[in-house]
Amino acid sequence: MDEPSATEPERDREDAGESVIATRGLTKRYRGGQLAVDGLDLTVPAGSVFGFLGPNGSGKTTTIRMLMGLIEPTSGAARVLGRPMPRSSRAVLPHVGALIEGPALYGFLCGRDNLLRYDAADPTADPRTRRARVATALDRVGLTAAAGKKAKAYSLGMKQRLGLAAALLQPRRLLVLDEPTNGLDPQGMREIRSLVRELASDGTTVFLSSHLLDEIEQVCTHAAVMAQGRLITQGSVADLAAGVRGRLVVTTPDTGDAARVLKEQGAADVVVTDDRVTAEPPDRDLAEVNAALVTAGVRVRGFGVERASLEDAFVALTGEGFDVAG
Ligand SMILES: Nc1ncnc2c1ncn2[C@@H]1O[C@H](COP(=O)(O)OP(=O)(O)OP(=O)(O)O)[C@@H](O)[C@H]1O
Repeated sequence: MDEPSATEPERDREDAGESVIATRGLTKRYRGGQLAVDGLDLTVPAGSVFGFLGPNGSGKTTTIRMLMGLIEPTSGAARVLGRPMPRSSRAVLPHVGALIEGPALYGFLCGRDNLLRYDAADPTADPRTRRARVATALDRVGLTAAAGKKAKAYSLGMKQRLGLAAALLQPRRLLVLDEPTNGLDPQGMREIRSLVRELASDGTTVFLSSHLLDEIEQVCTHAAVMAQGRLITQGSVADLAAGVRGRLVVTTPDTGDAARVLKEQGAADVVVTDDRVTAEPPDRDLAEVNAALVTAGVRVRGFGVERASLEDAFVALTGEGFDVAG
């Protein structure tokens, strides 16, 4: 039976800039007893590029599978595009493009034929406009020139782009990408990231998981950080990093003296690398710290506080390094 269409109030709530994804107490315990996701309250604003960050095994894929209605939560609730999942899967999923655990492709077919097949499997897709739709999607991901090549001859990056093209055959309000750059070389990563930015600039909300902090900083407007199935923090990337003090950085040829003076001035965690001395800034006027360096004869070439990174925020929140080992 068909799902009833979205009621107007629900649509209005989402269109008025409320969340595209919202979960409350979302929890998944697998049959073996593993608590993979534990009481997750996630809010993804409309129009954001939302990074879902966490080390391997922190529960990202399990969350995405619940959001897409692929598995049932043990408890709690998830709403996608303002509607409950998995109950409203049939109404919601046509508006969502997803790339989860690598695209399913036929290696013996060329890129174009893979997309034609994919489009033909969509009962809502008009067969008369199929070729044009496929050509547009190939163009969008930069695969027009390689469209006639067998998919098994594609690089991993090209396969990911073909998967994205499949997700883009229809206009989407939300794109969900699970580790879209996993296994790619730096060039492939750059291509996928710039594609994500481009898609987001059209107003599509993008939800992407990653275990790479710098990737999230480069492409995302918002982020949530997971560890061991629990949400540690979420918010705009700028706010997450702003909540943490940056490091004091002194550039000088006299690193030994500079390190000593900084310690005397109350700076903690003093680290020397090449011609840079970095430290946690002391609780005093930094002009005094600079003056003390100069008085001690340290030739200061640069002095300032570097903006905190998401990694600093993660370490400050968890007291641990961001361990990406699986
Ligand atoms: N089908 C399953 N049955 C039992 N346990 C599972 C199942 N799938 C995942 N898990 C466990 O749940 C936890 C979270 O896994 P999940 O795959 O969601 O994490 P992840 O953050 O996506 O990590 P990765 O990036 O490695 O996929 C892990 O401890 C994992 O071993």
